[in-house]
Amino acid sequence: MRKKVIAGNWKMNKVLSEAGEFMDLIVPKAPKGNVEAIVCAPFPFLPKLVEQAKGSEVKVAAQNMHFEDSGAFTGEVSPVMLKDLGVTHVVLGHSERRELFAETDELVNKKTKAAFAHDLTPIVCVGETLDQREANETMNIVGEQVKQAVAGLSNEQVAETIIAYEPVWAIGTGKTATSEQANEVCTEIRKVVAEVTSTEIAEKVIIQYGGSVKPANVDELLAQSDIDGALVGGASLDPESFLQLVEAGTK
Ligand SMILES: O=C[C@H](O)COP(=O)(O)O
Repeated sequence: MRKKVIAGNWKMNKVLSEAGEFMDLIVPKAPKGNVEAIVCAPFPFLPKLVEQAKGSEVKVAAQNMHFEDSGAFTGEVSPVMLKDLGVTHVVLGHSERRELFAETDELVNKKTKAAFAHDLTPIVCVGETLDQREANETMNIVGEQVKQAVAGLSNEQVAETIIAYEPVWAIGTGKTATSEQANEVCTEIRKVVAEVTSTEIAEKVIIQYGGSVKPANVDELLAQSDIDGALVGGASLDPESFLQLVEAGTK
Protein backbone atom coordinates (compact mmCIF):
# COMPACT_ATOMS: atom_id res chain seq x y z
CA MET A 1 0.00 0.00 0.00
CA ARG A 2 1.29 3.45 -0.91
CA LYS A 3 1.88 5.81 2.01
CA LYS A 4 0.03 9.13 2.20
CA VAL A 5 2.04 12.32 1.82
CA ILE A 6 0.63 15.56 3.18
CA ALA A 7 2.63 18.65 2.21
CA GLY A 8 1.85 22.12 3.48
CA ASN A 9 2.95 24.79 1.02
CA TRP A 10 3.14 28.04 2.91
CA LYS A 11 3.88 30.04 -0.26
CA MET A 12 5.09 33.58 0.64
CA ASN A 13 3.60 33.69 4.14
CA LYS A 14 4.75 33.94 7.79
CA VAL A 15 7.87 35.46 9.35
CA LEU A 16 10.62 33.45 11.01
CA SER A 17 9.19 33.59 14.53
CA GLU A 18 5.78 32.38 13.31
CA ALA A 19 7.43 29.58 11.33
CA GLY A 20 9.30 28.49 14.46
CA GLU A 21 6.14 28.53 16.59
CA PHE A 22 4.36 26.42 13.97
CA MET A 23 7.11 23.78 14.05
CA ASP A 24 7.22 23.78 17.86
CA LEU A 25 3.55 22.88 17.81
CA ILE A 26 3.46 20.30 15.05
CA VAL A 27 6.71 18.37 15.51
CA PRO A 28 5.75 16.64 18.80
CA LYS A 29 2.19 15.96 17.62
CA ALA A 30 2.66 14.86 14.01
CA PRO A 31 1.38 11.30 13.62
CA LYS A 32 3.85 8.62 12.57
CA GLY A 33 3.24 5.56 10.46
CA ASN A 34 2.04 5.35 6.90
CA VAL A 35 1.85 9.12 6.50
CA GLU A 36 4.54 11.66 5.74
CA ALA A 37 4.24 15.29 6.78
CA ILE A 38 6.21 17.86 4.79
CA VAL A 39 6.45 21.59 5.43
CA CYS A 40 7.28 23.58 2.28
CA ALA A 41 8.63 26.87 3.55
CA PRO A 42 10.24 30.04 2.18
CA PHE A 43 14.04 29.85 1.82
CA PRO A 44 14.99 32.05 4.82
CA PHE A 45 13.17 29.73 7.24
CA LEU A 46 14.69 26.47 6.04
CA PRO A 47 17.77 26.19 8.33
CA LYS A 48 15.71 26.82 11.46
CA LEU A 49 12.91 24.47 10.43
CA VAL A 50 15.33 21.66 9.54
CA GLU A 51 16.90 22.07 12.98
CA GLN A 52 13.49 21.93 14.68
CA ALA A 53 12.42 18.88 12.67
CA LYS A 54 15.55 16.90 13.60
CA GLY A 55 14.79 13.57 15.23
CA SER A 56 11.17 13.70 14.06
CA GLU A 57 9.51 12.36 10.93
CA VAL A 58 8.50 15.81 9.74
CA LYS A 59 10.29 16.73 6.52
CA VAL A 60 11.21 20.19 5.29
CA ALA A 61 10.91 21.23 1.66
CA ALA A 62 11.82 24.25 -0.43
CA GLN A 63 9.22 25.75 -2.75
CA ASN A 64 11.54 26.15 -5.73
CA MET A 65 15.20 26.01 -6.75
CA HIS A 66 17.52 26.66 -9.69
CA PHE A 67 18.77 23.67 -11.68
CA GLU A 68 22.46 24.68 -11.65
CA ASP A 69 24.77 23.78 -8.77
CA SER A 70 26.26 27.28 -8.49
CA GLY A 71 27.13 30.32 -10.57
CA ALA A 72 26.11 33.81 -11.60
CA PHE A 73 22.38 33.52 -11.01
CA THR A 74 21.56 36.46 -8.76
CA GLY A 75 18.70 35.78 -6.39
CA GLU A 76 18.57 32.05 -7.04
CA VAL A 77 19.05 29.09 -4.69
CA SER A 78 20.74 25.88 -5.82
CA PRO A 79 20.04 22.21 -5.07
CA VAL A 80 23.51 22.00 -3.48
CA MET A 81 22.52 24.69 -0.98
CA LEU A 82 19.25 22.96 -0.13
CA LYS A 83 20.88 19.57 0.33
CA ASP A 84 23.57 21.11 2.54
CA LEU A 85 20.87 22.56 4.80
CA GLY A 86 19.21 19.18 5.29
CA VAL A 87 16.18 19.89 3.13
CA THR A 88 14.73 16.65 1.73
CA HIS A 89 12.06 17.73 -0.79
CA VAL A 90 11.50 20.53 -3.25
CA VAL A 91 8.30 21.73 -4.92
CA LEU A 92 8.85 22.23 -8.65
CA GLY A 93 6.69 23.74 -11.37
CA HIS A 94 3.96 25.03 -9.09
CA SER A 95 1.31 26.76 -11.23
CA GLU A 96 2.21 30.08 -9.62
CA ARG A 97 5.80 29.59 -10.84
CA ARG A 98 4.54 28.59 -14.27
CA GLU A 99 2.11 31.50 -14.53
CA LEU A 100 3.89 34.34 -12.71
CA PHE A 101 7.52 33.41 -13.38
CA ALA A 102 7.15 31.87 -16.84
CA GLU A 103 8.41 28.42 -15.90
CA THR A 104 8.12 25.96 -18.76
CA ASP A 105 7.89 22.18 -18.86
CA GLU A 106 11.49 22.14 -20.10
CA LEU A 107 12.67 24.12 -17.09
CA VAL A 108 10.68 21.92 -14.72
CA ASN A 109 12.38 18.90 -16.28
CA LYS A 110 15.85 20.41 -15.74
CA LYS A 111 14.98 21.15 -12.12
CA THR A 112 13.57 17.65 -11.59
CA LYS A 113 16.80 16.10 -12.88
CA ALA A 114 18.84 18.46 -10.70
CA ALA A 115 16.79 17.46 -7.65
CA PHE A 116 17.65 13.78 -8.19
CA ALA A 117 21.29 14.63 -8.89
CA HIS A 118 21.40 16.01 -5.34
CA ASP A 119 19.23 13.44 -3.63
CA LEU A 120 16.26 15.75 -3.17
CA THR A 121 12.75 14.40 -3.74
CA PRO A 122 10.85 16.54 -6.25
CA ILE A 123 7.18 17.34 -5.78
CA VAL A 124 6.28 18.15 -9.37
CA CYS A 125 3.08 20.16 -9.84
CA VAL A 126 0.86 19.78 -12.88
CA GLY A 127 -2.64 21.00 -13.66
CA GLU A 128 -4.94 22.62 -16.15
CA THR A 129 -6.48 26.09 -16.22
CA LEU A 130 -10.24 26.61 -16.27
CA ASP A 131 -10.15 27.44 -20.01
CA GLN A 132 -8.27 24.22 -20.71
CA ARG A 133 -10.76 22.18 -18.65
CA GLU A 134 -13.69 23.78 -20.42
CA ALA A 135 -12.08 23.03 -23.78
CA ASN A 136 -11.78 19.36 -22.74
CA GLU A 137 -7.99 19.56 -22.80
CA THR A 138 -7.33 18.51 -19.21
CA MET A 139 -5.97 15.03 -19.88
CA ASN A 140 -3.75 16.17 -22.78
CA ILE A 141 -2.34 19.13 -20.90
CA VAL A 142 -1.70 17.25 -17.67
CA GLY A 143 -0.40 14.15 -19.48
CA GLU A 144 2.06 16.26 -21.45
CA GLN A 145 3.23 18.11 -18.32
CA VAL A 146 3.89 14.79 -16.62
CA LYS A 147 5.72 13.28 -19.60
CA GLN A 148 7.95 16.32 -19.98
CA ALA A 149 8.68 16.61 -16.26
CA VAL A 150 9.98 13.03 -16.02
CA ALA A 151 11.67 12.86 -19.44
CA GLY A 152 15.17 11.42 -19.13
CA LEU A 153 14.71 10.13 -15.58
CA SER A 154 15.43 6.51 -14.75
CA ASN A 155 12.44 4.34 -13.84
CA GLU A 156 13.63 4.32 -10.23
CA GLN A 157 13.69 8.12 -10.19
CA VAL A 158 10.20 8.31 -11.67
CA ALA A 159 9.02 5.95 -8.92
CA GLU A 160 10.44 8.36 -6.34
CA THR A 161 8.89 11.48 -7.90
CA ILE A 162 5.89 12.91 -6.11
CA ILE A 163 3.38 14.31 -8.60
CA ALA A 164 0.93 16.92 -7.36
CA TYR A 165 -2.18 17.37 -9.48
CA GLU A 166 -3.41 20.89 -8.88
CA PRO A 167 -6.14 22.21 -11.16
CA VAL A 168 -5.26 25.90 -11.43
CA TRP A 169 -8.91 26.90 -11.08
CA ALA A 170 -9.10 25.24 -7.66
CA ILE A 171 -6.03 26.88 -6.13
CA GLY A 172 -6.81 29.43 -3.43
CA THR A 173 -10.32 29.86 -4.82
CA GLY A 174 -12.26 27.73 -2.36
CA LYS A 175 -13.42 25.69 -5.38
CA THR A 176 -12.26 22.14 -4.81
CA ALA A 177 -12.42 19.69 -7.66
CA THR A 178 -14.92 17.02 -6.68
CA SER A 179 -13.15 13.94 -5.40
CA GLU A 180 -14.27 12.11 -8.56
CA GLN A 181 -12.88 14.85 -10.84
CA ALA A 182 -9.61 14.86 -8.91
CA ASN A 183 -9.30 11.08 -8.95
CA GLU A 184 -10.10 10.86 -12.66
CA VAL A 185 -7.09 13.01 -13.48
CA CYS A 186 -4.84 11.28 -10.93
CA THR A 187 -5.76 7.93 -12.51
CA GLU A 188 -4.84 9.36 -15.91
CA ILE A 189 -1.52 10.58 -14.52
CA ARG A 190 -0.76 7.06 -13.27
CA LYS A 191 -1.61 5.72 -16.75
CA VAL A 192 0.77 8.19 -18.36
CA VAL A 193 3.51 7.22 -15.91
CA ALA A 194 2.86 3.54 -16.77
CA GLU A 195 3.18 4.36 -20.48
CA VAL A 196 6.58 5.97 -20.04
CA THR A 197 7.85 3.46 -17.46
CA SER A 198 5.85 0.38 -16.44
CA THR A 199 2.72 -0.50 -14.50
CA GLU A 200 4.89 -1.59 -11.59
CA ILE A 201 6.62 1.80 -11.41
CA ALA A 202 3.34 3.68 -11.87
CA GLU A 203 1.85 1.80 -8.91
CA LYS A 204 4.64 3.15 -6.70
CA VAL A 205 4.30 6.82 -7.61
CA ILE A 206 2.75 9.10 -5.00
CA ILE A 207 0.14 11.36 -6.61
CA GLN A 208 -1.19 14.21 -4.51
CA TYR A 209 -4.18 16.40 -5.12
CA GLY A 210 -3.96 20.13 -4.40
CA GLY A 211 -6.49 22.95 -4.61
CA SER A 212 -8.53 24.20 -1.65
CA VAL A 213 -7.89 21.06 0.42
CA LYS A 214 -8.99 21.52 4.03
CA PRO A 215 -9.87 19.33 7.02
CA ALA A 216 -13.51 19.25 5.88
CA ASN A 217 -12.81 17.69 2.47
CA VAL A 218 -9.53 15.84 2.92
CA ASP A 219 -11.01 12.48 3.98
CA GLU A 220 -13.10 12.17 0.86
CA LEU A 221 -10.19 13.11 -1.37
CA LEU A 222 -7.78 10.69 0.32
CA ALA A 223 -10.33 7.88 0.06
CA GLN A 224 -9.99 7.94 -3.74
CA SER A 225 -8.09 5.11 -5.42
CA ASP A 226 -5.34 7.21 -7.01
CA ILE A 227 -4.99 10.10 -4.55
CA ASP A 228 -2.09 9.45 -2.19
CA GLY A 229 -1.90 12.75 -0.42
CA ALA A 230 -2.41 16.46 -0.64
CA LEU A 231 -0.43 19.59 -1.41
CA VAL A 232 -2.13 22.18 0.71
CA GLY A 233 -1.80 25.96 0.62
CA GLY A 234 -4.13 28.06 2.78
CA ALA A 235 -5.20 25.32 5.18
CA SER A 236 -1.59 24.40 5.97
CA LEU A 237 -0.79 27.76 7.56
CA ASP A 238 -2.54 26.99 10.82
CA PRO A 239 -0.79 24.25 12.84
CA GLU A 240 -3.99 22.63 14.14
CA SER A 241 -5.47 22.50 10.65
CA PHE A 242 -2.21 21.07 9.23
CA LEU A 243 -2.15 18.41 11.97
CA GLN A 244 -5.74 17.45 11.15
CA LEU A 245 -4.78 17.04 7.50
CA VAL A 246 -1.80 14.86 8.41
CA GLU A 247 -3.96 12.84 10.79
CA ALA A 248 -6.39 12.21 7.91
CA GLY A 249 -3.51 10.53 6.09
CA THR A 250 -3.33 7.83 8.78
CA LYS A 251 -6.90 6.61 8.24
O1 LIG B 1 0.49 24.36 -3.26
C1 LIG B 1 -0.68 24.41 -2.87
C2 LIG B 1 -1.74 24.74 -3.77
O2 LIG B 1 -1.43 25.79 -4.61
C3 LIG B 1 -3.10 24.79 -3.17
O3 LIG B 1 -3.34 26.00 -2.50
P1 LIG B 1 -4.73 26.14 -1.68
O4 LIG B 1 -4.81 24.95 -0.78
O5 LIG B 1 -4.59 27.44 -0.93
O6 LIG B 1 -5.82 26.15 -2.70
